[in-house]
Amino acid sequence: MLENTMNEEFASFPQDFMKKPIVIVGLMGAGKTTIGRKLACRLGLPFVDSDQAIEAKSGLDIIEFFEKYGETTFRETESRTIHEILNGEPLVLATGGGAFMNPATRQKIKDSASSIWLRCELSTLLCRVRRRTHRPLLNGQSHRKILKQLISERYPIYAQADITIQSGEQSVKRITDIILEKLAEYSTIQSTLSP
Ligand SMILES: Nc1ncnc2c1ncn2[C@@H]1O[C@H](COP(=O)(O)OP(=O)(O)O)[C@@H](O)[C@H]1O
Ligand SMILES: O=C(O)C1=C[C@@H](OP(=O)(O)O)[C@@H](O)[C@H](O)C1
Ligand SMILES: [Mg+2]
Repeated sequence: MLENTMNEEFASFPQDFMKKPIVIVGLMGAGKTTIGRKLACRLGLPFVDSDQAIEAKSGLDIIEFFEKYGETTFRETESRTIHEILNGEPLVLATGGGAFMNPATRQKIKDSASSIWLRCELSTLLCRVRRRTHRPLLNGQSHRKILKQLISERYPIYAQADITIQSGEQSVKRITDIILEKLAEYSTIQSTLSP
């Protein structure tokens, strides 16, 4: 389940925020999987994507999983999988877009990890979800309509993450740099609050 990672500059001077998991939340197409993998690589930490973990465990891709078991079972499996992944070991976890909406999953993330919301405008999301991959919620309907609805339902909840990063047209490297700066800032504030 854990992907191999490569140590780059951060491994040589570990920071406080590397002592616990870093979890990325946000809507489909925000870049959670792409940025999460890059962030893990920069930090020399393992990377896990909850959708890929579910696929590996079930032997089904996400579309097949939804077709065979339905969304309710997917959500239960997603929550269980994330609880297993967040076992205290430092790593970077990219969640599926619906994971943080589950109250038990959200609580687990809040209690055991630093959470990052990759916030994206609708226009950017629309460009990024064009390819049919693992997103059955987008099947056969207007992507704009569905994403607009999900934005209104989910953004107030994603806002409960510890850190919000506005992710627009910047490169993956630039967004990763911004996350690293914000994480360092956040962990300094946390250590000042609870010495
Ligand atoms: N900063 C970025 N700039 C350009 N394309 C991006 C960026 N971040 C992600 N992408 C692309 O957007 C698509 C969706 O990214 P992905 O990481 O799968 O999002 P998520 O996991 O949030 O659904 C992918 O094709 C990815 O290559
Ligand atoms: O938003 C959602 O409910 C979902 C997002 C998908 O992951 P990404 O956010 O990585 O696209 C995947 O978990 C599944 O299709 C459901
Ligand atoms: Mg993803």
